[in-house]
Amino acid sequence: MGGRVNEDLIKERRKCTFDIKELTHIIDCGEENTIKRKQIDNYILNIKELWDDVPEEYLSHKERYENAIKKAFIVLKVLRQLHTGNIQITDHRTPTNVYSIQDGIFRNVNPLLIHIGLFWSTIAAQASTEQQAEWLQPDSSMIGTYVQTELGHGSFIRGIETTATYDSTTDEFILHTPRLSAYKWWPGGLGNTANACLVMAQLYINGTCHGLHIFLAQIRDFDTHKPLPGIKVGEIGPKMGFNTADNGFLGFDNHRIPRTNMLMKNVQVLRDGTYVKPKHDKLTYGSMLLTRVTLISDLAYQLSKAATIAVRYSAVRRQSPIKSNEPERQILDFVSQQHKLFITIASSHVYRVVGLWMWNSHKRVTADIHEGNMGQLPELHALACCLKAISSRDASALVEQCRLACGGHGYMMASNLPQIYAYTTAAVTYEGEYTVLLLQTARYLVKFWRLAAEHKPLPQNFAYFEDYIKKNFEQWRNSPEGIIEGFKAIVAGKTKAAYDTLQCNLRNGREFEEAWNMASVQLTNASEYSTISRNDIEALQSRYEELLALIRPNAVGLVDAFDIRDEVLCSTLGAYDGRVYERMMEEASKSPLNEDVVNESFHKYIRPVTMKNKL
Ligand SMILES: CCCCCCCCCC/C=C\CCCC(=O)SCCNC(=O)CCNC(=O)[C@H](O)C(C)(C)COP(=O)(O)OP(=O)(O)OC[C@H]1O[C@@H](n2cnc3c(N)ncnc32)[C@H](O)[C@@H]1OP(=O)(O)O
Ligand SMILES: Cc1cc2nc3c(=O)[nH]c(=O)nc-3n(C[C@H](O)[C@H](O)[C@H](O)COP(=O)(O)OP(=O)(O)OC[C@H]3O[C@@H](n4cnc5c(N)ncnc54)[C@H](O)[C@@H]3O)c2cc1C
Repeated sequence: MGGRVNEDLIKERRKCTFDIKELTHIIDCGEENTIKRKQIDNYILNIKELWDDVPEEYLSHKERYENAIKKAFIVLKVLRQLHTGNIQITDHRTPTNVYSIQDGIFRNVNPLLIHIGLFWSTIAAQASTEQQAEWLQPDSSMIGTYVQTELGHGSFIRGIETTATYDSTTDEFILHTPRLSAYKWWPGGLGNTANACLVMAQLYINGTCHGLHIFLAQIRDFDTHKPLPGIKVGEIGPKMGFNTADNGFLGFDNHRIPRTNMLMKNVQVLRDGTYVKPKHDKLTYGSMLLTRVTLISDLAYQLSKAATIAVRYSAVRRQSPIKSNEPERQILDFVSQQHKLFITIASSHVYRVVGLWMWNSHKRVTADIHEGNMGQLPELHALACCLKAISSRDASALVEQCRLACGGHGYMMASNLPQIYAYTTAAVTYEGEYTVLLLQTARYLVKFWRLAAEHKPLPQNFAYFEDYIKKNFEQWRNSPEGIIEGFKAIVAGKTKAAYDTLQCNLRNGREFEEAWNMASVQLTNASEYSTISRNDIEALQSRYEELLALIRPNAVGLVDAFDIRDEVLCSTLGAYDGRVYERMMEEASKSPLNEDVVNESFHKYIRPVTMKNKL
């Protein structure tokens, strides 16, 4: 759409007091990354076949999938070309890599998301060198997915019922779905797209269960794409979002795979059935750990999209004067509106920085694990659980806040805010449900509180538990250091309260698991523990309002610095030029209900009633 940039946005950009490009480079972790990102953006966004004539909301469930799969294979080809050209596209130093460009192309989810994001990365991390040499071929026929969750079990994966039984006579595993609740249910791309998958199943050798292991299974013929004998596979139906992801179900009827299809980097089953244990029980859960880490950056990016849309719209939208004799004001001038939006910008930066830090920590801990040192794994797991849970919950709440901040127009699909919300809120559940993950972190904290309570030595990271017990916390100070101290006090107080409840339940004769369940609200909820006083809260509130006023002239600059192209934002409300009403009218004209001046239903259903009444 051509035309002038909205006058209010022009003024906002003139008001900005910092160098927008400099912030973009910081977000991208360096100017060279910005340049590389823009090259990839240009390359992909110039592929004409990736653009829709009809907005995807008007397509049927089947058409949506077919449209998405067409694009997915164009993108896959490009990814392979870029890889061949040695362009590193999976570098998570920045969330704004090729994956985020896909948000614009699909306006939904790439059906190959799990193939690219989880299938290959799990093979790379958990298959032996020989297996990797065989499976990780650039021209592989395999289109895979990650198949873990079942109809009956998602959170409690030890309860998974699919079995893999070793048959030493044929040197094979037999994959089997013993009952309805054991059907695999949810994996992305499983419904129609994948011809292979990584399956999480209980390993049985000579009648002994060795717990969960991962197996590579072909499920469809590479040539005809028909399900192999003994495989029942299909799609699970429409969802709140993720509708182009063809999430699927899968059942095995004594399906045989070679022994060498178990992922054997960390654990092995030998030809004679000997089981060689892994160095750490939970290395099999490694893909979940990695995805939780990458999700933090992805959620930061979703927040930056929502903030860009809502801030630009709020600069363009004028409604009601503040003083009665004044013209109507930009809604961005209302302090309550600033409160809704600026917190979203800030949260995006927070999770971007934390996501990057976690990504680097993951790299470091993985390198240690390769050397046989598992020492840092529990802390990384506890942090990943907590941060994935909190970032997804915050992101979905803030995206929804941005949608509401756009009033009625935010309710339009063409604003793209409903789609961003549907995408973001799914992350609260998948890859470890919110409460379940918080309880994993609580388990870690309680362990160290027990040491503190028993006056045993604590690692440096937990020294503040001891400070709390000795009442060494300083009075609240309104400064970054003071805020960190305040958070330490909250964590220590909260952990102590939960621990005390746990102990009390145990003293009353409860078994540990039951006592844990009874304390679980305290284990997950924030508590009132703080060194902060009522006066401090008032001081903080007025400081906060001062800061909102300080940010106000830079609000549009701050979201421009996210540097998200219109083709990725896909929003009538958030485009760079701010021509909101023109875009809304243009989008409305695409509605199939506007194709005929009089819809045929009038003659069929309306006229017979209305005209009959007239007679
Ligand atoms: C290249 C990248 C591209 C980017 C791609 C991004 C893609 C993002 C979009 C993807 C979209 C959708 C993907 C969705 C995929 C899925 O959802 S896959 C399915 C995910 N499922 C889950 O997450 C299940 C959650 N449940 C669990 O993880 C476990 O059941 C749970 C950890 C809750 C419990 O496990 P148990 O075996 O029962 O363990 P416990 O007895 O509770 O004790 C656990 C001890 O083990 C430690 N632990 C647990 N997990 C880990 C781990 N992952 N790593 C290390 N350690 C672990 C735990 O701390 C306990 O230790 P302790 O005994 O206290 O010392
Ligand atoms: C969009 C989407 C994509 C997905 N993609 C995949 C995929 O590619 N591959 C795959 O294998 N799976 C996938 N999943 C499945 C996903 O990983 C699971 O849905 C998720 O792990 C949650 O498990 P659940 O559905 O069993 O929830 P449940 O565990 O049944 O949760 C229901 C409620 O019970 C509570 N609860 C459960 N256990 C406890 C406990 N111990 N203590 C306290 N409360 C508890 C939860 O907090 C929640 O409130 C996907 C899911 C979605 C929504």
